[in-house]
Amino acid sequence: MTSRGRSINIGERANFVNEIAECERERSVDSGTTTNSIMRRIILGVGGVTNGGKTTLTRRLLGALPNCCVVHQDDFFKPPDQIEVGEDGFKQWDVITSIDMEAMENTVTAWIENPVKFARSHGIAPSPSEPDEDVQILILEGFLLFNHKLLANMCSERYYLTIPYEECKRRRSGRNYTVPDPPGLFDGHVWPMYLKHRQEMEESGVSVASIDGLLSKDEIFTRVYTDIQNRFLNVS
Ligand SMILES: Nc1ncnc2c1ncn2[C@@H]1O[C@H](COP(=O)(O)OP(=O)(O)O)[C@@H](O)[C@H]1O
Ligand SMILES: NC(=O)c1ccc[n+]([C@@H]2O[C@H](COP(=O)(O)O)[C@@H](O)[C@H]2O)c1
Repeated sequence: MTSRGRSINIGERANFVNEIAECERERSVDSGTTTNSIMRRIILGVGGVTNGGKTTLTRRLLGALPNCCVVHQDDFFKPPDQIEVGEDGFKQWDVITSIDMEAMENTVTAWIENPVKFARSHGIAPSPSEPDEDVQILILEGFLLFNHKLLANMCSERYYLTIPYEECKRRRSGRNYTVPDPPGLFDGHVWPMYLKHRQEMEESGVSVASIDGLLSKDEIFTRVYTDIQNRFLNVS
């Protein structure tokens, strides 16, 4: 999954999408082509609490949006022997240092530089020709997405799923991760870290579109899909 792109200045990446879009717009104006020939790149973030429904929503969007790829933050967890053990005795999975964020950034950079090649190398066929054929969409999905300034800034919209403690604990107890949760992990580590990161995100000033994860899967999908359609796809 991880691919290391040609190196570009990390501090410039957040503006990179807009700059490319701008260059392509200018180029198409120069050559007198219509806006339909512009390849627009749109990055959308799906973040929020563990078991809030991020993967479920992302899968639905992936099947519905044109030319859509996804990068899952979970795919970049470091191996268990590199995860720090806290004073509480738990492996500290729910902190951003447990994830290889550099590798994730490089994967996103590879998509930005060439979405079509990225899609092809991940086995995704281009959508059939439609008015939106030159739109390329990347969904970033993860529980600590909006605590990472660079990735958060890259997103044109940040959807943030939340569910209350009881529902989260219930859903989590039925989940099988590659490393099973030891007894007490949810109350001792997972939930306190969620609250901490959520507070940090709010204090950082990053704006998110909050979504009630207790709504039905269909309702959540319809709301987000309609928002994306209206704001990013139905534009001339
Ligand atoms: N809107 C929803 N209502 C009820 N259950 C849901 C909803 N969305 C997801 N789930 C369930 O919650 C669990 C975790 O969902 P998932 O999408 O994997 O969450 P995340 O990726 O945020 O950890 C799964 O069993 C899934 O079927
Ligand atoms: N995918 C893995 O390798 C792995 C290992 C241990 C814990 N986890 C858990 O994954 C959670 C984040 O993923 P979700 O948002 O999909 O639940 C974290 O709360 C973390 O405790 C994942």
